[in-house]
Amino acid sequence: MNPMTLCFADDTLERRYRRQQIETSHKLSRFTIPLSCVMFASYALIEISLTHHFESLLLLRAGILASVLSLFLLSRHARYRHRVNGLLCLASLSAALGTLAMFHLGNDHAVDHHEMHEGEFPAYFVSLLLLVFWTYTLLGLQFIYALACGLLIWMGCTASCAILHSGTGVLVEANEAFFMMSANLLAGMSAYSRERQSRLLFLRECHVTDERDNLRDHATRDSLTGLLNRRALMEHLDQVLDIQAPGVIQAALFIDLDGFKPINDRHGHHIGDQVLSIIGERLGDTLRGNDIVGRLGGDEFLVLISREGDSRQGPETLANRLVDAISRPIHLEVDGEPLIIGVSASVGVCLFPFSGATPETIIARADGAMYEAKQRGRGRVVAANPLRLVL
Ligand SMILES: Nc1nc2c(ncn2[C@@H]2O[C@H](COP(=O)(O)OP(=O)(O)OP(=O)(O)O)[C@@H](O)[C@H]2O)c(=O)[nH]1
Repeated sequence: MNPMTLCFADDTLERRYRRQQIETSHKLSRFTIPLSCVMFASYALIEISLTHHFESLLLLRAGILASVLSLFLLSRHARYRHRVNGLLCLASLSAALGTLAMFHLGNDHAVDHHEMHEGEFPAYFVSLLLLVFWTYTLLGLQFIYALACGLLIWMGCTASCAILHSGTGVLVEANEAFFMMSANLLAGMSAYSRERQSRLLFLRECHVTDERDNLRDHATRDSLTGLLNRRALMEHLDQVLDIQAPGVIQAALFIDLDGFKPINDRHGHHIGDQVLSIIGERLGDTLRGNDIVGRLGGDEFLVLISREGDSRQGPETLANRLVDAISRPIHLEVDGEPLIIGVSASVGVCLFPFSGATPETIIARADGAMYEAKQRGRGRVVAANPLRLVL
C-alpha cells in the first residue's frame, strides 16, 4: 500500500477496492449531501436577519445548492455512478468557490457599512472550514481526492484573501491560512486513518475469500483436470433430483476410456496425466453452458445434462459426439519429439428421473450400460434399459 495515496501496488486489487469504495461513497453521500444542503439552506434564515444585503448572498447560496445537488444527482445516475469521486470533488470545489465569493462579499459589505472591524472572520469563513471537514469525512471520497480538494480550497482561500484583502495586513491572511491548513490537517488525518483501516480490512476480507475459494475448490475439484470431483458430482445429482422440473429430461453419461492402461504402461504416468487433462478439456468444449462434467476417478468421467421436452435421443446423440471428440488424435511433445496418442471411450447413458432414482442408482445404471458398451466392442454408446421415466 502506498503510504501517501494509500493505493495498492496490485492493479487488480486496487480496481476491486475502488469498486467497493464507490458503493460505500454512494451509500454515505445519499444521506450526508441532502442533510448538509438542508443545513446550508437554513442558514439563509439567520443571514436575512444579520445583514442588509442578503439578496446577493441568497443568490450565491442558491447557486451553490443548485450546483452541489445537480452534481450529486448526476453521481447517482447509472451512467455516471463509477465517476462518483470526480463528480463529488466538483461538488466540493463548486461549493468552496461559491462560499469563497460569499466570504468576500460578506466581508467587504460588513467593513463598508462598519458592521464589523477589518479582519474579523465573518460566518462564511467558518463555512469554508466546515466545507473542508465535509469534503474529507462526509462525501465518502477516496482520501487522495479529498486531499486534492482540501489543498485546492486552501490555496484558493489563501490566494484570494491575499489579493482581495491586501490592505488588512499579513497577520489576518496568515490567520486565515493557518485555520484553513489546520482544518485540512485534522480532517485529512481522520480521513487518512479511516481509509487505511478500510483498506486493511478489505485486504483481510480478500485473503479470507481467497482461502475459502481455495478450500472449496480443493473439496469440489479434481486436481488433475480441474473438473468437478466425484463428491461434487454426487451433490449435484442430489440437487437435480430435488428440484426436478416437470417436462425436463435428465441424463447421466458414464464415460470410461478404452485402452488407457497401455498408455500409462508404454509412455509413463505423466503422459497418461496429460491425456486425461486434454480429454477433460475436450469434454468441456463439447458441452453446453449448463451441462456438468466431472471426473469420477481414474479414467472415468461423468456428464450430467438436462434438456427440455421428451427428446430421449438427445443424450445419445451428445454421447456419440463426446466419443468422437475423445477419439481425435492427441498431439503431445516428449523431449522435443512429437507423440501422437489415440484413445477411445465407451459411454453408458442413463435417463432419469425414474422411480426410486438416487445418485447412486443413476450412476450404477449408467455404469452398467457403459460396461455393456465395452462388452459390445468399445468405442460406442449404450443406453441403460429404458425405464418408465417420471417426467
Ligand atoms: N496417468 C494416470 N493414470 C491413472 C490415474 N488414475 C488411474 N490411472 C490408471 O488408469 C488405468 C485405468 O484402468 P483401466 O480402466 O482398467 O484401463 P483401460 O486400459 O482403459 O481398460 P478398459 O477400461 O477395460 O479399456 C489404471 O492403469 C490406473 O493406474 C491418474 O490420475 N493418472
